[in-house]
Amino acid sequence: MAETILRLQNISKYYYSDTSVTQALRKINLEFSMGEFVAITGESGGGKSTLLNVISGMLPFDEGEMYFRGEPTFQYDDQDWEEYRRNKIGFVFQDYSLINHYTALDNILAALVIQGKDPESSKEEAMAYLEQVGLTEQAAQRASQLSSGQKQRLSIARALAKNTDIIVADEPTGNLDSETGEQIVEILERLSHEKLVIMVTHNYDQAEPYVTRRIRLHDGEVVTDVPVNKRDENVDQDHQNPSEGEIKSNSGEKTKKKHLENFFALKNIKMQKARAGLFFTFFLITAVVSFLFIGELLVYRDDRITKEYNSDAYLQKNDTRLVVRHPDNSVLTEKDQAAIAGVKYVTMTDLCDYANDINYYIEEDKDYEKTHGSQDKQITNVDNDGMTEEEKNQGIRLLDKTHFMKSSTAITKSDLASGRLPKERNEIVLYTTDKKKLNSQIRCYFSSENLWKEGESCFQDLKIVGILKDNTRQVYFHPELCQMLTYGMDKFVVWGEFCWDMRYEKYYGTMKPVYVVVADDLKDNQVRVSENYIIPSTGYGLVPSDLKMAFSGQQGVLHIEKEESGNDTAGAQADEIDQNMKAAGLETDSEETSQKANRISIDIEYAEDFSQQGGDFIEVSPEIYQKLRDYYNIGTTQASVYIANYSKTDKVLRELQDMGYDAISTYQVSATKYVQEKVYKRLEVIGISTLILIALAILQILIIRSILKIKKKDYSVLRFIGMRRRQMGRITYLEMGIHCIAAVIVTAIIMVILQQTGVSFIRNMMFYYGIIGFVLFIVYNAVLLFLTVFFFNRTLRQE
Ligand SMILES: Nc1ncnc2c1ncn2[C@@H]1O[C@H](COP(=O)(O)OP(=O)(O)OP(=O)(O)O)[C@@H](O)[C@H]1O
Repeated sequence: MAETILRLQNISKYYYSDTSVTQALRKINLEFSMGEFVAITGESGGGKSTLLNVISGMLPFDEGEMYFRGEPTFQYDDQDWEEYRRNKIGFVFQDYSLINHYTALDNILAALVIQGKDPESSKEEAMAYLEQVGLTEQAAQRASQLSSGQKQRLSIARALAKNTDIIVADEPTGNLDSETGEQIVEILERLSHEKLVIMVTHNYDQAEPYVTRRIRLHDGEVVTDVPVNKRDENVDQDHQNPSEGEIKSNSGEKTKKKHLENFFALKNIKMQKARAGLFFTFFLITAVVSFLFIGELLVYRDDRITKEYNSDAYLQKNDTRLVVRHPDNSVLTEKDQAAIAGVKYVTMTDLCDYANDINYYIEEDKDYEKTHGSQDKQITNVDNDGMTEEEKNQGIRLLDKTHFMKSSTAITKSDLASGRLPKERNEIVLYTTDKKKLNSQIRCYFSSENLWKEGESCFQDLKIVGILKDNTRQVYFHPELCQMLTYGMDKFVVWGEFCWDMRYEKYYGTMKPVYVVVADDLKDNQVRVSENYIIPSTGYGLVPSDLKMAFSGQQGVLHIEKEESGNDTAGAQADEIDQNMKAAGLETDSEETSQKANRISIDIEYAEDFSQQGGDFIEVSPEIYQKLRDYYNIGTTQASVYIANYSKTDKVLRELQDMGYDAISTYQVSATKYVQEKVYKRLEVIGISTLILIALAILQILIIRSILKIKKKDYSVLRFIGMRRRQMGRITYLEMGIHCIAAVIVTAIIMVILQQTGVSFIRNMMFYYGIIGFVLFIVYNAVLLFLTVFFFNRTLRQE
């Protein structure tokens, strides 16, 4: 006598609805043994499916007890029932419940992997099950491409693969023609020799020749329970319950779990490319949009955007320019330049700092326009002898104010396409496609609102000695020229006592800096002043209206004052500049420590003609200029250092300070005042970016969760063949995780490529990213992934 494997004792099952209670099973008493092939029949609504579901652990019963191998099941919790369904029951359904996008072989492998087997080494076993149902040739075919009969055979092979003692089949022939249906019943019959097979059928006639027992239900009660075809039973006892020990020993092994998750996650991606593409696309959209808006937040985290730039101290509004010098203001050497250039993010070092606030205008009609007769202050009562009408009335109108001087210390020979770097004060290099321009002369105009009087300009005739490789409008000047134009700032203040005060019968200085420029045509002690030099009121009055005329041809004394002289002798403009310098943190001299003027005097002689330079400039002979240079032993003490991006300012400043330099950001010291409108704009951008990131999160959770719902059917199939909910959850995490990681990596690569290929706003944003930015980006996407899958898994659990 075969062992009783299942015993149902007084089992009742009720279905409750809001309005009624249906008793689907009424005190069922049944026993099942190995080696039986049981047909459950009865009219529709009799309770057949309910009974099958109770037996297979899919439905809880309300009364009575079910014994499995003599053990009562009343103490089973959810996990035990899950275990029971997974390890004890093989299912065959009318609708086959296959994973349609898997191949026949993969459907079987799925069942084996769920049992904890390694997919690679189980292929042979899977093929053996397919062989048992005659599907060897269809192994590589997708389940969706099989015929109905083949599908049902596959579903039986899968039930077999579960290696359970009991196989339940709910109308397995319901969708098949009679011939195919009979083949299926035949297969089940074959299997029942070593298992218990319970089959619900509406077509008892078809099953009759094969089954060993018939149970008929009516209105939830067993009305017939009769043996049909007597069998010489010799159940393979060795085979009994092989799965239990095997599966128990398998459970909990981490490597097997990994097999399982990898198998299903990768299979899903591989077998459903369109769906995988859809998931990836959504994750990619989220990754890209989140990258950009996290970047926007990072850029706007810096509140400099809300500040107004004050160009008093530094005219050039360049947020990447730092000013660097030694704390003792000693001369910067080439060694210093190399050390500074070696700091990370430093892109350019120009040893002539002040010149970087001087605009240069080099091309007529592009940068400046020569105007004639349009000067505001026409000086009529001057001696015009020797001057053409044009010279008298010539003026310069500046068109473009975006170019600032840089010295040739900022480049090397490798930056040149042809020619050489400037060696003399009056030599320059620039970019041009016109090769003929090499060695030609050009006139270059200079102006600087923060150094000289507004609207003031001077010019120099320069020789092009080199042509740059890069197509840029930047011109590089010899450092000597840069220094010459900024000596008033950097080293000395000059004023000529050429303002005659009749009361004291004495020449007075202008009480403001006068800038020296060299005029190569002047000789010995000659100087030349502008005819439109504006004489400031000395406070003594009685300035003769034709005073300017008085300079011509007269002897004078040029007073030179060393920088340390303090503020008391400098004019209003110099005072202002001093204050700006102080604000910039660069001024070491304070009023308390200021020393007495330290002057030299050089006898001068006024040249016959008038200078075309602006009024703040005095042209001197090369000899006078040399005397000044010798006296002041001029060298560069302050460098302009350019960095790759403003976001790296603090980093570079710290590094330079660690190296022993004084360093400030010209932008930080100039942009100090908050502008309300800009503050609002910043808040707006931060608010909008944050809202977009939140909306994106909600959208992604909703969209991906609803696409994931397509998977529900697959998941219910997997559940029938024994997969745990937790495993399904982990598979979803893994599958979506792969998409998410791929999307994050692809986005990062795209952004790096865009940065390299020069999309400027991406390049700018990438500087703000750094490690923190990328961590934020990854965390945002990871949290979204987690939430999406978490909510999806929760809906699965609730069903
Ligand atoms: N989920 C449910 N909620 C409420 N009542 C149900 C539910 N499922 C089944 N019933 C009721 O329980 C009784 C038994 O149903 P069951 O599906 O087990 O019958 P069946 O014999 O399998 O019928 P069929 O041959 O038509 O599939 C029927 O009266 C049915 O209406």
